[in-house]
Amino acid sequence: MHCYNSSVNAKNNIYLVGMPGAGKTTVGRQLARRMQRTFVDADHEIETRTGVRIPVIFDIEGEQGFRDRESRVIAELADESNLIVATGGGVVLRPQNRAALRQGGTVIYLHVAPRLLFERTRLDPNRPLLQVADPMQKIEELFAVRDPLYREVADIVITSTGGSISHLVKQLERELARQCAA
Ligand SMILES: Nc1ncnc2c1ncn2[C@@H]1O[C@H](COP(=O)(O)OP(=O)(O)OP(=O)(O)O)[C@@H](O)[C@H]1O
Ligand SMILES: O=C(O)C1=C[C@@H](O)[C@@H](O)[C@H](O)C1
Ligand SMILES: [Mg+2]
Repeated sequence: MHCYNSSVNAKNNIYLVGMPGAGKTTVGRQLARRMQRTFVDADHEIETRTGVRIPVIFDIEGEQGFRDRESRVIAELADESNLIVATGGGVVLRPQNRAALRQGGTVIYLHVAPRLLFERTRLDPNRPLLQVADPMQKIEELFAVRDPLYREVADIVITSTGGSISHLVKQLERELARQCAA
């Protein structure tokens, strides 16, 4: 683990990982504002580079094509520093991505229970993996595979049970400060 504000170690990004709807984008953006860091949303970066929305990438190139694009972005961001990066929900599936996150800085897992994830994502059409007949079952399946991987890669695990976003952001700041004091 790298202390996120270490001046000795250049690789001091902060990564947010977690399931779709965990709050990575929302929390990451607020955290970056408070810490005066540059915020990067990996999904958004992929869309900007490709020029189309993620569901279109899935339609044309399949999940594999999307994952290749995602791995390239994650590898490049790991060479930068001082970023706060909201990752895509499936970033931990590839070992090479997990290694890039560990090497690039401090990883925070936003842990949210499947039922709450379902409530947050059910009206949003921009998550192609959840466009299925039974999205709740799909979320539970994805959670079962991914929760151990998020935990494997994380330096900090924060469980969000429905408190406010700003409360969560302050909790994260405290946890990050504790890591650096240790
Ligand atoms: N702590 C929270 N409390 C209430 N609502 C939240 C919280 N965190 C996120 N949300 C809401 O849940 C929705 C999903 O959040 P967000 O888009 O930040 O998730 P994400 O982890 O970036 O998902 P994805 O992996 O699909 O990009 C948004 O509408 C957001 O406002
Ligand atoms: O959970 C996932 O596998 C995904 C989540 C999104 O953030 C996007 O990265 C994409 O829709 C895939
Ligand atoms: Mg997001």
